[in-house]
Amino acid sequence: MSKHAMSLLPRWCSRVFSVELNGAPFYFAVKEKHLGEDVPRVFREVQNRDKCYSVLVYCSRDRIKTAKFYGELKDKLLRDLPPECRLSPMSSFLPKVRDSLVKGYFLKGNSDTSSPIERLLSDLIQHDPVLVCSYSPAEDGQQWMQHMWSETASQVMDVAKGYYVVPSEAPEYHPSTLNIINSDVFYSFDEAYDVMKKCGDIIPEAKAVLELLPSRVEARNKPDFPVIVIEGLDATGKTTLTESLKDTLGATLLPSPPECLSPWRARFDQEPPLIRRAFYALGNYISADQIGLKGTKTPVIVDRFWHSTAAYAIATAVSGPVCNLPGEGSEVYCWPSDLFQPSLVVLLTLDPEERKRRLRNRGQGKTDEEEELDHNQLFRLRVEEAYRRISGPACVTVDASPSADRVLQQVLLLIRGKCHL
Ligand SMILES: Nc1ncnc2c1ncn2[C@@H]1O[C@H](COP(=O)(O)OP(=O)(O)OP(=O)(O)O)[C@@H](O)[C@H]1O
Ligand SMILES: Nc1ccn([C@@H]2O[C@H](COP(=O)(O)O)[C@@H](O)[C@H]2O)c(=O)n1
Repeated sequence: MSKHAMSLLPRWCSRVFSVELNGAPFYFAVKEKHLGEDVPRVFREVQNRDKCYSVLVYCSRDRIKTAKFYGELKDKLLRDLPPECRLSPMSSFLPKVRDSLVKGYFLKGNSDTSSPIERLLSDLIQHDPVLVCSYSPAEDGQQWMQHMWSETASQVMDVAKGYYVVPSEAPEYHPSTLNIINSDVFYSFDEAYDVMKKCGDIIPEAKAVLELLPSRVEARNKPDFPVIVIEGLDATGKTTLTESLKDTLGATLLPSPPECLSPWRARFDQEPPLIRRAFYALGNYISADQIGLKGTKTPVIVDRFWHSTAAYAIATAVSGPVCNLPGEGSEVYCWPSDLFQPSLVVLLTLDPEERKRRLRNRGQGKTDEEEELDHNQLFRLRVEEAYRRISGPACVTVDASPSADRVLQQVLLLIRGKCHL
């Protein structure tokens, strides 16, 4: 039996498995004995000739390697599996146990495609840190069973007699929330720095990023002038407003991520969330350093800051409706204790149709995430809700649908009220 499987098996029957079909998760568990439970929904619709498999990526101590491998595995499966084979995201976790999530894929093929699928999976299990299971009807022809594969076998080999699959309750929050802290969102400079440092061997650009980081984490000066952050989805009017605020207040305008990171941004945007989010998190500490410098001379306006880093990361890690997000007040929405806190954070909100109209009029190319915001209503709602739930400081929402000048006046009122400018 695989050494990875060995270490998971003692708690295998406490684990919940989640398969995401068309964006909706279906949960099941495994049991040694069957007590008349229903067949889980994922297997209820499986036809007689269909064959199902799961590949879970075992989390090694090297988080960077695991994160990179998970992304590469999807590319490999999509490239090498027969086109008829359906691939869905899958995960397994221990309910309410932080960092217990392991991610992978659920494969559905049929008897014609089973040989190439099984060849590929046999090869994977021998060379990569994966745990492979296949699923087949039990002897009674009604229940379904899960069989864990052996690492050494060139053919499918069951572990003991297999496990029955049974329905499991949906967890309170999306299982990805178990692993958000310090994997998708970093709550200290050191945690993000650690990821970037470990990337140095495999991503040469990581070394260049490390060289740009401030030597001291705390902003070098405490700004004498107010620092105002403007947040919002793309095309809500942040650039337009921040430029006007700069002129009206005689302020310094700082973009985020900071300009010095621009040469590396596209490179890190291709990386898996662990690395990509560490890059943006570190950008905020560079911005904080610049805020400390400029804020002794003028007010400072910042175009995006920590709210953007955390809200997009949380909304991407979790799928489905807003109720899947970690609950309001959860520690995932807390501000990092070592990051500078601005005087005011304004969140611009806009009706989705008007936002699309502005995007069309602007006519620039869109990033993958902007495409996602456009097409995926639920993703947009999750980002907006995550923005609202972040605290320390919380953001003040401003409706960005009036004219640019009216939005400016509204925000100036807020600034004068809060920052005595
Ligand atoms: N209040 C407004 N009324 C109408 N149009 C606006 C308003 N504010 C901005 N716009 C227009 O909407 C488009 C998007 O605005 P802008 O570039 O300022 O948004 P943004 O939030 O900075 O976008 P991104 O995050 O993608 O850079 C631009 O064409 C801009 O001229
Ligand atoms: N402080 C920041 C700023 C930005 N991001 C990420 O960048 C994307 C949006 O930026 P645009 O330049 O396209 O407006 C989005 O993925 C944010 O997550 C960030 O993480 N932190």
